[in-house]
Amino acid sequence: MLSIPDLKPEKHYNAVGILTSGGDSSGMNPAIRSIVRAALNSGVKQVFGVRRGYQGLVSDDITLMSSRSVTNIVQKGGTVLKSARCPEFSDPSVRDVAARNLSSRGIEALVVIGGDGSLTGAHILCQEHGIPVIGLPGTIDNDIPGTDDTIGFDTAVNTAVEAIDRIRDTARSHERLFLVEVMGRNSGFIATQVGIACGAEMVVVPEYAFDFHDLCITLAERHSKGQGSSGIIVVAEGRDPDLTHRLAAQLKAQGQDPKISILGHIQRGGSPSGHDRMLASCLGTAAVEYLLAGYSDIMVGVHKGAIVDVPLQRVIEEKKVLDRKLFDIAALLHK
Ligand SMILES: Nc1ncnc2c1ncn2[C@@H]1O[C@H](COP(=O)(O)OP(=O)(O)O)[C@@H](O)[C@H]1O
Ligand SMILES: O=P(O)(O)OC[C@H]1O[C@](O)(COP(=O)(O)O)[C@@H](O)[C@@H]1O
Ligand SMILES: [Mg+2]
Repeated sequence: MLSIPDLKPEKHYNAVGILTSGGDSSGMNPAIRSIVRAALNSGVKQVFGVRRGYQGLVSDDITLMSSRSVTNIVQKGGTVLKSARCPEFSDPSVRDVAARNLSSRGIEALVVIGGDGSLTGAHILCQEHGIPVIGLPGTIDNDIPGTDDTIGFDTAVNTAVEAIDRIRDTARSHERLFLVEVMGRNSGFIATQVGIACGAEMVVVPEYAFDFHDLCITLAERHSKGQGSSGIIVVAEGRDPDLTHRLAAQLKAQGQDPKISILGHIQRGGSPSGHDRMLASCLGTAAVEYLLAGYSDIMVGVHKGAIVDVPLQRVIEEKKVLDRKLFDIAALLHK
């Protein structure tokens, strides 16, 4: 269970906006629902939904929301507000347009649900235009500094685990080796957690070097001992789009016959897990409470079971480290 801080309302807002931005993640909908309802039940007169992230802020695609407009979404994947990547938002003149659109509707503060890029945009908007912002970590990657968990990570991990369990069945029947690619462009949090949960023979992540030669020897030894009835190597996609295929080619050159399975966007969809619904609902409620307590330019995250506030500046400057010990467990447990 999460512990929620006791915050006293110090400020009044007439109108608040919400947007979801960057790669979507399961749990964004329960986050939207909780922000809308917590705000309306705490005296905020109007809550506006901005469609397609910063794109909607710039094109003025903004609609009024109500308690009823978020009914029956707590269990739905994706985001009812839609999401997008809006590279133009890095341009100050484009952000001026966004700030004008907010002001023309009387929107006094913004809650942004998204990944590291989205939170960077929120921080810059706040600094440049003095608009109070609160960020929520919404990404399957769990790569956001200052929070142990992100909305959507648990669902993505569960989806990948279920898929790999199925792959393991056929891998065992045919005594095959599989390379399974999971998402994570810059980070191996999904790969590590999935690797441990599936008993993968190996996990490849962008953060730590791995010894390919060592892998080939291990596989050959296992095979000669009759232990190699199946093998799963979990590969985080990383920045190199060909990594998994190159690994397969190298394994082939060593006499292995690996199959490739790229899980891709199935990890981004689906009904949010109970864990993600709870996380999103608590973080969304806390975001409103922090806003009304006078906070701004922060992300609301989780640390050691407690809801915490983290300056967006810190979120942007730091890099979240994948615990080496956790990564090593994956290798330890299949020996
Ligand atoms: N340096 C930046 N300045 C302003 N806006 C940014 C910046 N970086 C990202 N954004 C905005 O956030 C959006 C989402 O960022 P991205 O990194 O693609 O996804 P995520 O937020 O999921 O990490 C970008 O398309 C852009 O609109
Ligand atoms: O769907 P897209 O735009 O191809 O993006 C794929 C990327 O988005 C993610 O699913 C989520 O990343 P972000 O939360 O940073 O957007 C990454 O794991 C993946 O590399
Ligand atoms: Mg990101």
